[in-house]
Amino acid sequence: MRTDSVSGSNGLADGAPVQDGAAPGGGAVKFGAVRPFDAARAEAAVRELLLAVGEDPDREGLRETPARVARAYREVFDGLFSEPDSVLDTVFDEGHQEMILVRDIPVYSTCEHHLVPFHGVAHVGYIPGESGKVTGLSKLARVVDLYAKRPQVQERLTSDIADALVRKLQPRAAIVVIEAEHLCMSMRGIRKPGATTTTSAVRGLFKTSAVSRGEVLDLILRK
Ligand SMILES: Nc1nc2c(ncn2[C@@H]2O[C@H](COP(=O)(O)OP(=O)(O)OP(=O)(O)O)[C@@H](O)[C@H]2O)c(=O)[nH]1
Ligand SMILES: [Zn+2]
Repeated sequence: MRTDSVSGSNGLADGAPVQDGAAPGGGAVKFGAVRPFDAARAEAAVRELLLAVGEDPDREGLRETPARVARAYREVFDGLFSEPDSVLDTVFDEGHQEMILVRDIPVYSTCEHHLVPFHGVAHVGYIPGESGKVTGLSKLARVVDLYAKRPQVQERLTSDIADALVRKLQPRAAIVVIEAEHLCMSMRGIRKPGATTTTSAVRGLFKTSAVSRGEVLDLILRK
């Protein structure tokens, strides 16, 4: 894994801070879950699924499987039960006015259409707002992790992370790029292993200034 932290110059003089609470659709930010995790229900569902696919859930190898799968689902959907934005509460008044970029953050998430993984890397960058408020580098990876732990599409994951940066840091600019392989396209269906999907979400100056966007994309896509 390569996780570079890059500071660079930028044409930020004309960049207005991004507004707080700029989540698409507006409204208060909520956790993803609409009810608490129900382990017994998950176990029963997995047992039922095994029956449905023609397996014997009582055979030795499968006996513990419903409980294991329930625990695994609780883990991979943990982001439904936590407030991802709160990890960005750790901020430092550095007075830093230039770009901060963390590249190649490993991402594992779950496609909401087929409930199979998609995985790859995320690149997260921002230019602090006028206050120069920055967050810890690891917090950028943490916010990616928490938003990843939900059933979703890659586009929404990308936007959710960018909007969290905007809400919590009020940056002059923010960008999230995710490159991922979807197992629903590799192991089944169209069966194109190795095909990758790239999504981006740009906010503030990275949206309005082609020069700034070009500069950060150059850093992100540089191999
Ligand atoms: N835009 C987008 N599409 C996704 C994502 N994950 C999976 N998909 C797509 O969701 C679509 C679901 O299509 P459907 O026709 O409803 O389901 P399906 O019959 O299983 O489709 P196939 O995967 O083509 O076999 C497929 O084209 C998937 O490739 C994602 O993160 N973003
Ligand atoms: Zn899928």
